[in-house]
Amino acid sequence: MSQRFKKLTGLVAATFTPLTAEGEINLSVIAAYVDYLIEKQNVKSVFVNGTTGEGCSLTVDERKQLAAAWCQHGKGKLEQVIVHVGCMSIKDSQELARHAASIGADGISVISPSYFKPINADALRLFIKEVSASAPDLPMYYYHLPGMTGVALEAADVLNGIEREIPSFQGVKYSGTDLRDLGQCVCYSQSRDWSVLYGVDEQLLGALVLGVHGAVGSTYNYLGHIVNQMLSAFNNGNHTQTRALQFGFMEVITFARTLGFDVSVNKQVMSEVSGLPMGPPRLPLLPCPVSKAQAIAQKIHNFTQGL
Ligand SMILES: CC(=O)N[C@H](C=O)[C@@H](O)[C@H](O)[C@H](O)CO
Ligand SMILES: CC(=O)C(=O)O
Repeated sequence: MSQRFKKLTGLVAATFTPLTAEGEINLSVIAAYVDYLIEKQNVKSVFVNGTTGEGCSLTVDERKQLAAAWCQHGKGKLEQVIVHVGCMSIKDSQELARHAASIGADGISVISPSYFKPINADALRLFIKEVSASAPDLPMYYYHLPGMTGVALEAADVLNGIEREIPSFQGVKYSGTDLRDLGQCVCYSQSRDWSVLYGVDEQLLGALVLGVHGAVGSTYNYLGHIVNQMLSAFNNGNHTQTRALQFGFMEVITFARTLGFDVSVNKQVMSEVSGLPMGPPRLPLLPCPVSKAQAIAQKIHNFTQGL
């Protein structure tokens, strides 16, 4: 049992990256963003520079500046700042891992490289190990997102025996839909006291039943307060209320998907709902028409007001 690290639980917002109209990172928004998550969403941990944050479209230097801003403004307010350090080049990932340690981040996470893909779980474990070695005192979470990376390895295979190679390994952010593989990850993590965090927001309930310890997702930026209610209902054994909240949430996402819900649309929805200026996405993502985001924001409003 590892007591060395603070366990990562509850809702974790996968943050958007605010950009100016000219497409430069806009650090001036981060302080208000921290307060918004805490005060309006009751969300106390963040996952920075991941998919939602367009991490792979940012330069290493931009990623460092964003991670530092989140740590600086989150200090004494946020429970945990997890920095995603996944890159195509292991050297860049190692540099970001070292940087995360130097700024006082609470943990790091890596996604599998996806251009040259690891041929098996051993290769991916080796990659994660070499990144972890650059920040051995930070908890490392494997970020499993086969839908984006095209790396079809089972997460449970990646986890198997990883503690023998990576002493700082602490769990997985599971953003796939395979509940059997997810269940195997939860089962394996139990005796090791790791955290399994689920990353497909619209089906979180299925993962909760399997025993995940929390969730990382984009929608917790603006629907965290509702999903926190769902977690409470779940923990109180109120299945009827838990399902009603999950169904309502699913309806919002289903509607958003009919309009083409991607990171670009999602980012504009965040601007509409929170009032914080997230700005445009970065190419190759295209800006989302405001009317589309407003329609989704209206749907969210109807859902939350109807509760
Ligand atoms: C691929 C992707 O970005 N997944 C996000 C995090 O893992 C989720 O939070 C989704 O945005 C969310 O579940 C909506 O589909
Ligand atoms: C959603 C998520 O977890 C990410 O953006 O990385």
